[in-house]
Amino acid sequence: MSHPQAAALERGIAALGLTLPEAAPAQLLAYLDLIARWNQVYNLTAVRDPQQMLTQHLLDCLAVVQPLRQQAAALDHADDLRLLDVGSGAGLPGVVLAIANPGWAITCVDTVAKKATFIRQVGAELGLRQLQAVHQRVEDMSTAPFSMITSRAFASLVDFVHLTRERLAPGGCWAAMKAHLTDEERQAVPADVEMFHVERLAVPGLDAERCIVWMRATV
Ligand SMILES: C[S@@+](CC[C@H](N)C(=O)[O-])C[C@H]1O[C@@H](n2cnc3c(N)ncnc32)[C@H](O)[C@@H]1O
Repeated sequence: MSHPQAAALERGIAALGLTLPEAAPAQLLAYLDLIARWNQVYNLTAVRDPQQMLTQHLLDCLAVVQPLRQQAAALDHADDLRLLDVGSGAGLPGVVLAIANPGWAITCVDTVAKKATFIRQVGAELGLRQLQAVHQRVEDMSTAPFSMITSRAFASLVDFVHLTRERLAPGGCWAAMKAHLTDEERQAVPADVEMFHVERLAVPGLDAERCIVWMRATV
């Protein structure tokens, strides 16, 4: 029997014009099921309705896949990007990016142990070999730097940049997933950080503003 969200996922992927690996739709649906199952015990996300979870989480994260691929190509890392997803929670967008781009080495970091444990479990069950989950404060990490650092619903832009600056490789960039950007938030970004693009996104089935705020260090 097919998964109850399979058709809606397929429509969403088509609406985004996304090309995904053959295994991706089944992996995304299995991920959805794992979130729902673990949510009963661990409270990973406040969104509980499966249809809402599909739109507000999976499609919302799938909407950034193509823009991130384009930027990875511009960084000359189309197929081998090292990406850090900060404050991943249940793995959003890190797990979705790992499913969409199996060649990318993706590290998800979160201060909450059960969230890192959940992401490790997802990686093991879905065979996502390039996905890692770290239970730590991002500012305490001491790993090799990353070419791209993402976040979704994590912090203000100024805090995002401040807390992760040491982890960004020279020439790399930040991608903050946001609903919208306020003037106050824009103005608080440090002078040595260039906000080089605010990319508007349309999420299938979601009547809400979404964007990626792209930034890079100028020194
Ligand atoms: C609002 S949740 C967003 C989760 C996920 N990105 C999403 O979009 O559903 C923010 C997450 O950031 C984590 N967090 C907060 N401060 C952090 C820090 N300094 N380093 C790493 N993770 C942090 C929290 O534990 C929480 O899971």
